[in-house]
Amino acid sequence: MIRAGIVGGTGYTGVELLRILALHSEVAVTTVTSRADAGQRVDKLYPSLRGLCDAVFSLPEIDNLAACDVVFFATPNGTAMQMAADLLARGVKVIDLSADFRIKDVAEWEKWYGMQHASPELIVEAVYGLPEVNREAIKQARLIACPGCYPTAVQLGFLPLLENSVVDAQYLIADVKSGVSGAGRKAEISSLMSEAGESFKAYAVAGHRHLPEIRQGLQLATSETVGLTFVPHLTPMIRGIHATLYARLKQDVDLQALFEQRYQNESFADVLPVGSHADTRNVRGSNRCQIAVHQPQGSDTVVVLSVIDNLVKGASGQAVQNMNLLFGLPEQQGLETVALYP
Ligand SMILES: NC(=O)C1=CN([C@@H]2O[C@H](COP(=O)(O)OP(=O)(O)OC[C@H]3O[C@@H](n4cnc5c(N)ncnc54)[C@H](OP(=O)(O)O)[C@@H]3O)[C@@H](O)[C@H]2O)C=CC1
Ligand SMILES: CC(=O)N[C@@H](CCC(=O)OP(=O)(O)O)C(=O)O
Repeated sequence: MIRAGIVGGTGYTGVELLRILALHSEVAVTTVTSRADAGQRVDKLYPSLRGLCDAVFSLPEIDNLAACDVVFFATPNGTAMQMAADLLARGVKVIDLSADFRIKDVAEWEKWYGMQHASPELIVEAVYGLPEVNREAIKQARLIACPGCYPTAVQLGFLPLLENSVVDAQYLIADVKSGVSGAGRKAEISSLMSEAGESFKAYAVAGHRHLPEIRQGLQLATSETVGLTFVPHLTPMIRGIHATLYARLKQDVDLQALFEQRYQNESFADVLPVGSHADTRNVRGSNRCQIAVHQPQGSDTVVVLSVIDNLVKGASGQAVQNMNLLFGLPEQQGLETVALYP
């Protein structure tokens, strides 16, 4: 059995990890941390886990985690970078759901995240955990940087176009909507029901911290310089990300065949039939990214619709997909759920 620890077990991605790992036959969750709830039984805070998890929250200290084979960080940005080096030195693999190790350019990371990086030497080694791109490197890694939720939906939607050089890479537009759980469980006025409910708004139009991450991933897929406009929006739903992506085609191409071919061997990237409209409720609770590709009225604009559950393929499901690869397990293990509908 793989002994897994979760730092930040009370947050949304932490409890989603607990939900997925509770039914994973090769994993025992041995340590779950919370500073606020240390000493409490996990299933007291989350009764959905009764009979499935007998852990008690402990403090996020290295000694409490050192006996694990793998530790997931489901913590705010700036936490994993303080603890990862000590865990790696003790032979523990680290899967970070935060942004601490995603961006290779340290100065760029520090600019967008507004803090000094505590372990820049580990950034070089960290593998960006998007299995549809980095599968082989993930298998050999000690430290995995799981992609952000927006970056997962946007990259999976744009990659087939850029890898095949069929669009002008300089003019990419990502118009993306997220459910409120994307902001985490912490108390925030903007996440209150009376603020986020019955309302719909764009935010961070001037620049969102996922922009450099998405740009970095897309740039690796093309020799052209990538130009990207990314506008996130908050929608009054709990889970889900819907990315509407626009690009200018450079040539005639069978877009449907291009996408189907790119993802034909992928369990978690599902290209929908011609004319489909991707819908977040068809991926709610599942690790799938569903993608639909359109060329409205035969114009030279390609429109890609890409949907994920931000807490599953956008975070904890993808983290478990990475863990499976890291430990030589079937990639789908523990992730073969069907979306909740409606
Ligand atoms: N929500 C989403 O859809 C996605 C989130 N992410 C990223 O995953 C990470 C977790 O997000 P989310 O679950 O939403 O966050 P939450 O705010 O819901 O939870 C954060 C968790 O971290 C713990 N924590 C906070 N500060 C520290 C600290 N300094 N040291 C140790 N533990 C700490 C908290 O517990 P306590 O304070 O009791 O210790 C809590 O359990 C973030 O980096 C987020 O950006 C990535 C993709 C999608
Ligand atoms: C709706 C909402 O507020 N979303 C969050 C995205 C959170 C997230 O996933 O952040 P990281 O991927 O960087 O860890 C935001 O825009 O800040």
